[in-house]
Amino acid sequence: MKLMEKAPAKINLALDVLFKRPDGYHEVEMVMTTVDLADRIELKEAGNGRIQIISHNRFVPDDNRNLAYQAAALLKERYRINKGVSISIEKNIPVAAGLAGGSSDAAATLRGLNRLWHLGLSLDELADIGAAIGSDVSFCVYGGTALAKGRGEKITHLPVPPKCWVILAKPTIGVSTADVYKRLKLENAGHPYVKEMISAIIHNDYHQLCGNLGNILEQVTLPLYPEVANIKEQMKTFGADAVLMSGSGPTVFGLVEHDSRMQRIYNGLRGFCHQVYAVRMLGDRNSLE
Ligand SMILES: C[C@@](CO)(OP(=O)(O)O)[C@H](O)COP(=O)(O)OP(=O)(O)OC[C@H]1O[C@@H](n2ccc(N)nc2=O)[C@H](O)[C@@H]1O
Ligand SMILES: Nc1ncnc2c1ncn2[C@@H]1O[C@H](COP(=O)(O)OP(=O)(O)O)[C@@H](O)[C@H]1O
Repeated sequence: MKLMEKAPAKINLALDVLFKRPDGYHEVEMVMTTVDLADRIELKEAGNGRIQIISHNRFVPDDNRNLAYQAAALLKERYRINKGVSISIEKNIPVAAGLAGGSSDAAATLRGLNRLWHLGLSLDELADIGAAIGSDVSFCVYGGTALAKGRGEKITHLPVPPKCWVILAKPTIGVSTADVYKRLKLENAGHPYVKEMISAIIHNDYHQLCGNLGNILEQVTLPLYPEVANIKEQMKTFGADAVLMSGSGPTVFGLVEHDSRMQRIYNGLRGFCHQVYAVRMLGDRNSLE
């Protein structure tokens, strides 16, 4: 028996950090949404009781460092499953990019194994389990659009954002999330307008959404990696309505409404940047099927 799960990337439309917590994590307020750039996870029953990861991407670990492996191990242990599983990851999301590729693979593995092993768990239960793997995994279990609080695991669902194109451009560097949080200085930091972003989504107001894109982690990553600021500038020059770095970076995304402008920005950026994608926000939670 085998089955497939889609594991879409996320972008952060707004990302604020409120304070550093005693446990070392940061208390955040983020508006996140899934986009239609996705890994494909194939789960196949294996008789030997082991978890095997198959990935043909040299940046993706094929042992217990893989977040999909950790998801399977957690379910096996918690629900005393002695069956094995082979997890094939078709990697389409750039790695260490601020797009939550690994977290989404883990979330897809949780959803898929829930079906394969007939565990009967709800998405809320899977999201709870996912929080033990990583801060972004709970959001990725649901997909769609949400406000994420706590260290990222407290999810409030939001409506579908206004329809537009999202152009993603990833410079050839990889960024460590832990390093970016460690370097963040909250004194004198400019904070994004998370409430206004939520209001823009609720009122389906594209211009309000563009006016309120904001990510406090840009204050760390942009000075460290000038190529990120450079791509932001290029996107603006080519005509994006609004531009932001996703998560801890280095991927930059630009928003536009019209196909012709999307095409112009996409073609323009391809000259500077190897990994460029024009995608749609998936927006609603049922788009994972
Ligand atoms: C910045 C964000 C924005 O969505 O995404 P990415 O850039 O990784 O995609 C997330 O907050 C990243 O979530 P995730 O990548 O799951 O983080 P985790 O594995 O839980 O943590 C990695 C490290 O980041 C730091 N960390 C993470 C989340 C948080 N709220 N506070 C933190 O300080 C901790 O040092 C932790 O050891
Ligand atoms: N399934 C996976 N896909 C990608 N990276 C993974 C995976 N599992 C573990 N990793 C590790 O997690 C790190 C961060 O990867 P990723 O989730 O792609 O980025 P980000 O946290 O920036 O969104 C990678 O450098 C890689 O070593």
